[in-house]
Amino acid sequence: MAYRYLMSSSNMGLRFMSYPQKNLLTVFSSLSPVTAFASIKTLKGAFSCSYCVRCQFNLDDFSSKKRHLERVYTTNSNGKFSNKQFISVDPQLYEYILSNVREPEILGQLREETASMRGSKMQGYSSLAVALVLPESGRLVACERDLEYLEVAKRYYELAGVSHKVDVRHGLAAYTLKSLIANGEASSYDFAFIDAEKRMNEEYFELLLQLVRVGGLIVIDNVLWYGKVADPMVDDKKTDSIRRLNKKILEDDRVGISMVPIGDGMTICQKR
Ligand SMILES: C[S@@+](CC[C@H](N)C(=O)[O-])C[C@H]1O[C@@H](n2cnc3c(N)ncnc32)[C@H](O)[C@@H]1O
Repeated sequence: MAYRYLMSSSNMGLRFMSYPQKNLLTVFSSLSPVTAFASIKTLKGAFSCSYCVRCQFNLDDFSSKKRHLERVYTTNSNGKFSNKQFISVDPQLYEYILSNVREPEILGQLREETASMRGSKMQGYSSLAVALVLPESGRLVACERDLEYLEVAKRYYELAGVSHKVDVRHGLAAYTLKSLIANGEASSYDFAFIDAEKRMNEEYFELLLQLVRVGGLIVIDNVLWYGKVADPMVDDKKTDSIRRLNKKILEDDRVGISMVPIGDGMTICQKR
């Protein structure tokens, strides 16, 4: 059985192909826990945590700190909320995680090299993780618009000996996905991962629904968007577009869904 992956953004996107050939379409990555914690280096102050940086609270301000701590360490003031807690990943916990996961050496190398790069939380990590576990007959389509990131990703595909499995597409992911459809590849992918321009997610989702076979998966990253989706004070365009897509998918009978509250939130959709 052959697997074919398609990735948008060298980072991580999977392209699926139908039987007997299977593809993964990667439309941007970040599946790995390591990616989710990659910005820790940039944290500041006693109340530092990835949550603070992401929700952009002013940590010098007392009420912001209080609000931050309430979010990070949770509360059970609300009966419905019970005793659920968020885990704040500090450097100590991050090191612990690293020493307790089976991270292939090449992925660790990539993570360390890219930690200091511009936008280091976008490491090209997930596409490599997928390519590494793809069978020889599998194919991954990786979509990426940024040449600098793409060059790093390509170098690592070579180093890892997986470049023959990866079909790299430089350009806007929506354009690539449309060209795949035009090329007669609808319903031929097994898995797709979306982690690129958030405001385009709805369009990616619709295009990927065409490309993925029945039973195939579409995974969407950042569906909780640092918690902003639930904050009525936040009404920027990105957050609104993520809220809209979450709602649309909730009501969409074409897919079975599971919203998984790990990292920044991920929704797994299975095409019916
Ligand atoms: C959040 S990062 C992905 C990180 C990746 N999952 C990883 O594990 O390293 C988003 C990536 O999508 C790329 N991107 C953003 N908008 C895009 C678009 N419209 N088309 C293609 N790639 C895009 C960015 O250049 C960036 O490399």
